[in-house]
Amino acid sequence: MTILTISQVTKRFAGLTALDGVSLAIEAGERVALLGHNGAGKSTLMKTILGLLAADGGTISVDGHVPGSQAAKALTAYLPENVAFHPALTGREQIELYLRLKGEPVKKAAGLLEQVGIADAMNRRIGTYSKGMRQRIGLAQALIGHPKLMILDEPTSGLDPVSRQEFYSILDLLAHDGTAILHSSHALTEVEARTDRIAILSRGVLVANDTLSALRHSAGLPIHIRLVAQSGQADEVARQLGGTRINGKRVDLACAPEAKLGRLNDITRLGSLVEDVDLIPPSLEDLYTHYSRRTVQ
Ligand SMILES: Nc1ncnc2c1ncn2[C@@H]1O[C@H](COP(=O)(O)OP(=O)(O)OP(=O)(O)O)[C@@H](O)[C@H]1O
Repeated sequence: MTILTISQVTKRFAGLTALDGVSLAIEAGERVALLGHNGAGKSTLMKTILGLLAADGGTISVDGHVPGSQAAKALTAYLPENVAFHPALTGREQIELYLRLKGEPVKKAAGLLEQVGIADAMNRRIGTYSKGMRQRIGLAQALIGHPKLMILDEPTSGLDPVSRQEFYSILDLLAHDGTAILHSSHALTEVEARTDRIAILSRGVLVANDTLSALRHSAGLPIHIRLVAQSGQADEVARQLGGTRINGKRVDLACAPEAKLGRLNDITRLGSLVEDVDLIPPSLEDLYTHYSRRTVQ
């Protein structure tokens, strides 16, 4: 079931086209990462989905509702990049406040704080929290009312690696329960493993929107092959395969995706001259660079 449908959305700011005919749909339970350089239009797209900005063209539907409508707001949760809370309130008081605002029972606060791993500190003032702890309060706030759509603007920036993993685990559970998730990020490596689909904005244009493997396939970027040669044989291996000797043992090759099996065959024919082989597909960073360059502007 499609939760979010964005069709041909355009947004202009005084002569600057921040979004240029962007179309994107997200299904229930799908985790989509929104990538793009600074100023690519990620926050603008998110604010338009939330109804905080009005689009100049195109349409957006949040489970059949117009962005900013009461119905759309009730279905949508948002975690902005910089969450500001009242420093004098405890974590528990802050979440109780949000629960009251959303018309939910305040007794849910402890469970939510437990869910985001901050139960131990819930009776401490937010002013004493670290950035990661504040971010968890932000996530607890976003979890109120089982949203069908969750929008997160760079949710893991400033979090340590363990907190990031925990953060993504909570998102995984949400997605498992059917929430559609759109989150922006500059942290390509972590996004690679924790999302179902990658959308790349470049100067307001959506230049890619697919699974990582489909993006790899259509980009056709070279695969790197890293060989470990038998002692003293690196030059011979490099000569026979036309690769580059990196040091006394290592030889590197690159090949087009469709030539991969043929190259593996060539390597196997060298028998014991080769001790080990690793295939390295293009990383999300390589793909990001490739697709970001394909801007039409
Ligand atoms: N209220 C505004 N008035 C004028 N220009 C704006 C406004 N909001 C955003 N812009 C411009 O629109 C473009 C897109 O900005 P946006 O904040 O959406 O980028 P972003 O992809 O979220 O960037 P970042 O990664 O730095 O957060 C930028 O050129 C920005 O300067």
